[in-house]
Amino acid sequence: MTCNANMAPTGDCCGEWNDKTYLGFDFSTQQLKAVVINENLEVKHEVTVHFDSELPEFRTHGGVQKVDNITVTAPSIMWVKAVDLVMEKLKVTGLDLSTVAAVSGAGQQHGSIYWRKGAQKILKNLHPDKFLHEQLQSCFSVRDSPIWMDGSTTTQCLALEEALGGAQRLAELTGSRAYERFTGNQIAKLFETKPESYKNTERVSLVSSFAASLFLGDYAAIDFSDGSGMNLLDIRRKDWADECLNACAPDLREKLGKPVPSYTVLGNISPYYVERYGFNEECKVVGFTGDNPASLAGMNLKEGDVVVSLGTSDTLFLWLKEARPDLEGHILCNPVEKDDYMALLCFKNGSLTRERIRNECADGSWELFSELLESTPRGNFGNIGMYFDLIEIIPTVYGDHRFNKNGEEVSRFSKEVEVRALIEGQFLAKRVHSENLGFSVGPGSRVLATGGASENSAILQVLADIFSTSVYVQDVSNSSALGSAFRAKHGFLGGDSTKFADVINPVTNWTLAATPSPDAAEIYNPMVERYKRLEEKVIAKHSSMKN
Ligand SMILES: Nc1ncnc2c1ncn2[C@@H]1O[C@H](COP(=O)(O)OP(=O)(O)O)[C@@H](O)[C@H]1O
Ligand SMILES: O=C(CO)[C@@H](O)[C@H](O)COP(=O)(O)O
Repeated sequence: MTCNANMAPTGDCCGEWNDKTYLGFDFSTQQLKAVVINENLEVKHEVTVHFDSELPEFRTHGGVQKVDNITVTAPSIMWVKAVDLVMEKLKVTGLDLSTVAAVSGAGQQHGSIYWRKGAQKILKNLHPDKFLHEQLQSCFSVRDSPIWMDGSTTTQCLALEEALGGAQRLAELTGSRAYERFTGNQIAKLFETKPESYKNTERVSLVSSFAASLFLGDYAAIDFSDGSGMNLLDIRRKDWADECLNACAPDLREKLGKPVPSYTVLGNISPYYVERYGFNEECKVVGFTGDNPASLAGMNLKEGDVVVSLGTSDTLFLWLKEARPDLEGHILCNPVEKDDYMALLCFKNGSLTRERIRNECADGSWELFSELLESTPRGNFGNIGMYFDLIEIIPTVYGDHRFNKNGEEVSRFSKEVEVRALIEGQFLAKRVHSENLGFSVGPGSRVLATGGASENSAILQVLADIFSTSVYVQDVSNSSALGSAFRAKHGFLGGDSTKFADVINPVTNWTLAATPSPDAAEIYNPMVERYKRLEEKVIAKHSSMKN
């Protein structure tokens, strides 16, 4: 009997799969992570490939190449080479890859990969005796993929909003007004500036669907959830919006392929992995999605919970039953329940900006950074800072801005004041903008923290104080790869007929990491109001510099 993804995995259909495992990937900005879980959703193996240090030939910093202040890319072939490495590392863990019943994954959102004409044929005929990167070298019509940090498409954004009758109309349709990093605007820029490369492209993938293609050995569909980060998908009809496609570039529907629900079984794993690594030929590839949607899947959320992800970017997101798009923030299709949605706010200057201040003030040590943070009082003597290494998304401002207790701009702070100003400033911004969007965090709701910086308890204390609520963390801070492994299992069990919550309900591994200090609300409520006024000052300064 052949194993069928829609069958309950009783063991009758797949006797050799008594100890099934599920493999989840996360192609995030700085690294490729893989997590393997067993049937009880316990993490059995975790491996990582760090782009800067393990693939130095690509000369990335933080996984990316900054071409200039607004143009940011990553080499497509670097991600392919990372798959070669991660597979070798998984073998070394001792994992029997024939136990993997399904694979799924996530990718940094919005980035675009351009497959050259003829690439599909190469993907379908991979030779198991060679590395992937040797075979896929020539498959890209654009060598360096524009990624989510890119802010170079303002012209295309304005044109798209105008074509659609305004920012609000575009947001109503696609879940977001036009954003520079959103893929439709990136594709429009490519078509306008490099028409030959666009013409030579037979398929455009997101990082997520590109990664899925590498496991499927064919072009993988874009899923509804990550597809909502393109300014191209009608988030209610769940199909490409022709008005948007036509405003961006010709023949785009064909180059994007048909979008699918995120839990779709795309097919069996490519024979390449069966022959080279010993996967079972019936191992399923379940649709890959964005890293934030995958994180949502990795965290057993309750109504009212807000996730704060502190990775390369900082994001806030929550589960929504209905879509009410606005001019700030994004509404994405939900990655696990087809009719639900999620709301997302993204801040570009997250961990890499924290690393810069750590290097400047704390000799590159997180320990010292945390000591400095804890050595200053809540409220930081009235000092407030805003630090934007790249043009921020909300608001679109740049540079370092420091204000003393009288609201006067100053050029420097002492080291400990600088560290607290950075962390308080980052979380004050999150509170201000999440409240603007109507996210309400209060008594009874929880903030769930994830991402690399969620390992830092001093940072989490400031988060608890500024939001006046308790902060929880999971055992695995890598919620995106974990969520991908959960999604692999959900897809394997039949995503349409099985509720995701029923699959992951056994997982309740949240630990209390910080509770708000008794005086937190008294200190931070007025500070939120001051932050708003100072942010307006910075916005005004930025616009006068542009004009
Ligand atoms: N103890 C710590 N304190 C603060 N930040 C940390 C700590 N440990 C790691 N990080 C940050 O975590 C970041 C990586 O987070 P991660 O969620 O893995 O990123 P991504 O998924 O975007 O690649 C690093 O850039 C680093 O700055
Ligand atoms: O642009 C966004 C979300 O809209 C970013 O959150 C990217 O998805 C990158 O994620 P990380 O690598 O920071 O997790």
